[in-house]
Amino acid sequence: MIRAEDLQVTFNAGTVMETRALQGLSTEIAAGEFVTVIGSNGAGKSTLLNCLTGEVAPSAGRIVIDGIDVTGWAAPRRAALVARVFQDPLAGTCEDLTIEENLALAAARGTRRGLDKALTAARRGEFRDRIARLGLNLENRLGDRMGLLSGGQRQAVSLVMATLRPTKILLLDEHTAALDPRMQAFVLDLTRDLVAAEQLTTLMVTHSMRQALSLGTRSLMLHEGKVVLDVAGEERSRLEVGDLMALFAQVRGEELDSDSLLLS
Ligand SMILES: Nc1ncnc2c1ncn2[C@@H]1O[C@H](COP(=O)(O)OP(=O)(O)OP(=O)(O)O)[C@@H](O)[C@H]1O
Repeated sequence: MIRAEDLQVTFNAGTVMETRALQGLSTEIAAGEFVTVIGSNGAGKSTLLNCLTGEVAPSAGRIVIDGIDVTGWAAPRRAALVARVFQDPLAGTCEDLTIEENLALAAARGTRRGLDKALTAARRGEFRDRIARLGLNLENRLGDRMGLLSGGQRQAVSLVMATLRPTKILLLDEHTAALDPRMQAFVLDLTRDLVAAEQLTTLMVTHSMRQALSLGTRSLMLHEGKVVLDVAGEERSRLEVGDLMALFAQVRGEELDSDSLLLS
């Protein structure tokens, strides 16, 4: 369970650059819930994820995970609870390390174990199994540098890395945005499977209205650092991409044009 209570984040406070990224954002997400998060540029989506990982400290408000107030916990302390996959396939992995070494680092996340201890023979077998399950023929390339993989292959490996250690929360920050449609579909299917198998509480930020409605069970729309729409169940299943686009435009005080529908 995640509870965000009245989160406030202001960057460059008191200067001409002051930005109020979160302005009293509150929401509660049940354990195992898969929530998609939409909102225009600058709405505060990544800042919310950064608050959950501990990379950004809110100036006010609280974050409670499974009943524990983690607001004051630094990012390394939260690493055992929260895993994240970024938009940029390069962001969450080390391209100069091999696939296997990247997996070993992920397996050691939130522990004090070094790379050598994390790369035992048993671990190697587990890594091979997990990577083989992707069906991308990468299990015989575990010694290849991560930098040699395509963007989609890297995102698939990043998802495996994120879920290698038991974690409670999975944060996906537009993790398919940089991929071609075929790889996008592959990584989304993999996401669905992993989230269901591990029963992860998941927040997926996306700019695609289609993805926002087709994945997960609930959608949040952020605007100016607050939740302005929160739909689930019947209400959400009745929504179509056009409805969501219209709501999106309405929140931003804009007219909905057919070009934006085509791009959704
Ligand atoms: N580290 C930072 N320093 C200064 N301003 C920041 C920082 N991070 C975010 N901001 C600003 O805070 C606001 C919210 O940013 P955020 O990245 O959370 O938006 P977003 O909804 O994820 O947008 P996008 O869809 O463009 O990624 C923006 O105006 C952004 O420029």
